[in-house]
Amino acid sequence: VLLVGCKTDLRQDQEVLQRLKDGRIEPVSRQQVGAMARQVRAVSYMECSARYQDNVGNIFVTACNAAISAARRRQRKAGPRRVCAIL
Ligand SMILES: Nc1nc2c(ncn2[C@@H]2O[C@H](COP(=O)(O)OP(=O)(O)OP(=O)(O)O)[C@@H](O)[C@H]2O)c(=O)[nH]1
Repeated sequence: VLLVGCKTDLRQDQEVLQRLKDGRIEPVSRQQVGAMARQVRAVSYMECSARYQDNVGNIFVTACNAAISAARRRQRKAGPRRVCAIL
């Protein structure tokens, strides 16, 4: 699992921040994110803003690397593959 926080541009959006404040809500904190990441056993937590194309590419690269590493670990656990040898 790769935990991704979206719409990070809204952290700086005064209108949104005011609306949250009015509702006595705060943006998700690093601490909350850390707890959630541990709970879902995420390999990492990353944030992005699709609107501003901020960090989106990195997230795809990290997700692909994590998937490849997991597949390799599974393969190693399963042991060497039995294949036919053509003599
Ligand atoms: N501020 C901000 N708004 C975003 C961002 N990404 C998406 N939105 C807005 O969020 C709304 C939903 O965006 P979508 O791309 O339709 O989200 P989705 O969940 O993929 O929706 P579906 O395609 O219907 O599954 C739209 O109003 C977007 O403009 C972002 O990074 N920042």
